[in-house]
Amino acid sequence: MTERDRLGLRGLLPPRVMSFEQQYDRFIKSFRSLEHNTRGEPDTIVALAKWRILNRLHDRNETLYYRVLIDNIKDFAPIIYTPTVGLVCENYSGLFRRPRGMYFSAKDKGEMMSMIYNWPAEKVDMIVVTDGSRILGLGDLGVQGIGIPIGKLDVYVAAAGINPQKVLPIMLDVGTNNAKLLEDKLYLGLRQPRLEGEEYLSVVDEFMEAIHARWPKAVIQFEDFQMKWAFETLQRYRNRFCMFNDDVQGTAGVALAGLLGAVRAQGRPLTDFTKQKIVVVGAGSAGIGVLNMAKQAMLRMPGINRSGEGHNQFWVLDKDGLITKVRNGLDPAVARFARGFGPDEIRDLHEGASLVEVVKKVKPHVLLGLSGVGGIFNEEVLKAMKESDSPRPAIFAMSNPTSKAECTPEDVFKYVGENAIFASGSPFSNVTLGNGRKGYANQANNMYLFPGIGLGALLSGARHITDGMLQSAAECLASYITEDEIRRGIIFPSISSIRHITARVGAAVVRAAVDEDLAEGRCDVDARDLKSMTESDTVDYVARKMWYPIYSPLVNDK
Ligand SMILES: NC(=O)c1ccc[n+]([C@@H]2O[C@H](COP(=O)([O-])OP(=O)(O)OC[C@H]3O[C@@H](n4cnc5c(N)ncnc54)[C@H](O)[C@@H]3O)[C@@H](O)[C@H]2O)c1
Ligand SMILES: O=C(O)C[C@H](O)C(=O)O
Ligand SMILES: [Mg+2]
Repeated sequence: MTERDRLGLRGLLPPRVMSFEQQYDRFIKSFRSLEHNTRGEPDTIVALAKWRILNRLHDRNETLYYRVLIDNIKDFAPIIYTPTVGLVCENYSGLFRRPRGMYFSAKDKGEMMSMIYNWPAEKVDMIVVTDGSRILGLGDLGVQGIGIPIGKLDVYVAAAGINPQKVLPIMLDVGTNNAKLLEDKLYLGLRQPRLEGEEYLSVVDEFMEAIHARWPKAVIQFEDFQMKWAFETLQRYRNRFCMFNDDVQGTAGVALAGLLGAVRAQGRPLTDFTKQKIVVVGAGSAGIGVLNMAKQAMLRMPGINRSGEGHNQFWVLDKDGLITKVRNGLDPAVARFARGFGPDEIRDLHEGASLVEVVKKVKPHVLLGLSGVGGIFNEEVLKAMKESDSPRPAIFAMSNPTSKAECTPEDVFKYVGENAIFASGSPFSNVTLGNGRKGYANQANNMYLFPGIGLGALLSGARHITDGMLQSAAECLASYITEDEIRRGIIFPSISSIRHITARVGAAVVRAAVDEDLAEGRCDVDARDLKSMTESDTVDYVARKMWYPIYSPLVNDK
């Protein structure tokens, strides 16, 4: 009542004061009744109805929204994140009721340095920005891609405990090449083709300078940029700003953790990673990011010469099949992984060989999809994986959303065998196998790393994010799983532990920054304090820094 009086609210609210717990229960009850009432309706209708009820809560009560999200992350992540976020982006212009985040368009050129001050919050710690050019596996969605930064930042709040008042989702609208959107009367973005070349880069440059001018310490995550701009912007900015590209770098760390898990599942020592035969389907920003990080990890292992000369354990396919050295016009980033025809190569594979041919001849230990093509690991491909040289063949169907997953866990356990290891980018349910055993549907999604990378970078006060920091994050995730879990086919932890995982990953990133002499510290914890912390002190420190949603008194009771 004191609060109501001081805030001039007496009479403007019904007399009964509901506690946080009562409000929480009321929301969960209405969510469950929505689930009940929509039973039998088409999946997309149900998914959007669930997204709407959560989004409305987000709009009216941030504290309650994030508590509900944290406590029920396994149930709600698929709504605010993949797969439903994909559907929301596809329908964004129709679903739009109020804006969230900031929109910088090509029309704002020359204005960004001043418009950045239109953002009402004084302080911003985490920014996720997209240009909407490659939203999940759904292609160019223009301004509608803003749903992705919003969803990623929701995960930051839930998993990394970033204060929601200090996050900023950003859309860089440089036009769209999606003809359907350009004709859509409701489309909310610029109705022009995408800027290209220098024109494009000058918009992103101006945007980065504006962010840096107002919040020099903020961490900027690039998300869902098409491949050419993902790589170009990463090279351009990574030494100048505290930024990373989640699709290239976050995904790579998660995939590496999964690949190491697959080695352990075979009962082999980690050093045997260098002998794994890995087929990667998709040579885009994510696929090439994974290949680079996996190659680096192999080169650090004993027995491999530093240059990696003569050591190529990867077979990479894109939309034109197996990539070999005879392919013309290859991007240099991809060319590194093209197969040659030397004595160490499998000779009877040819340029453009099909996936099934490659799998049959290579008999890989791992088949990893980042192609954005749903169902491409079909029955024939999976049956060929049964002949893998691994006693526990691993299939990673990492494309998002669910409709773009390369295969389902049901098909994997049916066609490859019950010993297979399965992981997907979007969540699937576990599969019941014979004798009451379970086939685990692991989720291999960069959400296991990006919150810790961002939080760790922020708390370290490093001015940029190095390969060493990213590598520590990946190693931390890889070591999170126990031998017993691995034996049962569990290679990624449950998302219910995401806050715990993030505290550890964040601490690993801080420690790596300290080791590289890059940690400058932050607020009341300076470089020397960070240096003096042990590993477990660092985990405690990171965990203590996490924001947790509770109502704080607006007026102090006398
Ligand atoms: N699980 C995760 O954490 C995670 C992270 C990042 C990206 N992804 C997913 O990965 C997918 C790809 O993302 P990206 O950024 O690399 O996209 P991209 O557009 O840069 O690359 C896609 C690649 O797939 C290839 N491809 C297309 N059709 C193919 C076919 N029929 N056979 C073989 N290859 C084919 C393309 O040639 C290209 O090399 C998306 O669906 C995205 O959602 C998942
Ligand atoms: O957004 C996700 O779920 C993962 C990844 O960043 C993607 O682009 O698919
Ligand atoms: Mg992404």
